[in-house]
Amino acid sequence: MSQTKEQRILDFVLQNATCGDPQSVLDNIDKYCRLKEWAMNVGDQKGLILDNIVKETDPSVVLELGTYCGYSSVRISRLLKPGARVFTVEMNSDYAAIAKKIIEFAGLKDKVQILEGSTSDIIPQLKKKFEVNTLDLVFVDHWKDKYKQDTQLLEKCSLLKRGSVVVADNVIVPGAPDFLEYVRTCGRYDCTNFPSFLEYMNEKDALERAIFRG
Ligand SMILES: O=C(NCCO)c1cc(-c2ccc(F)cc2)cc(O)c1O
Ligand SMILES: [Mg+2]
Repeated sequence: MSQTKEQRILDFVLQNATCGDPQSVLDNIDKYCRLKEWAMNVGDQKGLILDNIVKETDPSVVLELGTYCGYSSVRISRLLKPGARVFTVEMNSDYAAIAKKIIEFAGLKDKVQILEGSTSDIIPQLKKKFEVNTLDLVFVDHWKDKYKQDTQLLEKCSLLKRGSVVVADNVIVPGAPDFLEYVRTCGRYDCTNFPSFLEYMNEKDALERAIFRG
């Protein structure tokens, strides 16, 4: 059966990265996707901005919406203190299977829990089924037309507390205009835009950080 791009990314990591070394996993995914096949990882440039936000936040409980191949799960979880956890939600089971292997190869399986399914179904289950109280950091990187509704769902489910940090990828390309308008005007977030570039390209993109006011 012909391979998918995501399987080729996994194979490149397994053959070239160092088992148990998250940075080498990130570096090899970036190398492959810059030189061979573009893929929708947050990438190294926006990734450095995300690193700084994670380091400043020092989160104990992280939710990621949109796992893809696990690049940002590895990126985030490699910076977490012992006992801190990442819950990452992926709708596409093929992507989830690749991500599981990449996260395990990086040595981070004990920090990351992949939840397969729709964010609309999973977010309301986080408190009771996954014993989450509130979220310290949310990385939003799934379908761009779900950013706003899922942010509002997080509020409705009382998963955000004062100081919870919501970071959204791709607010320029592909863009999430309704999300941006919402977090910047609803009065419940302190927003900061971090200009950067679309992964592996020269096109402008940005991250948006929206800190919940409570
Ligand atoms: O759809 C995306 N993510 C959710 C996947 O379930 C996504 C898309 C793109 C992108 C695609 C096509 C293009 F032409 C430009 C950008 C980039 C990203 O970083 C992304 O996260
Ligand atoms: Mg993205």
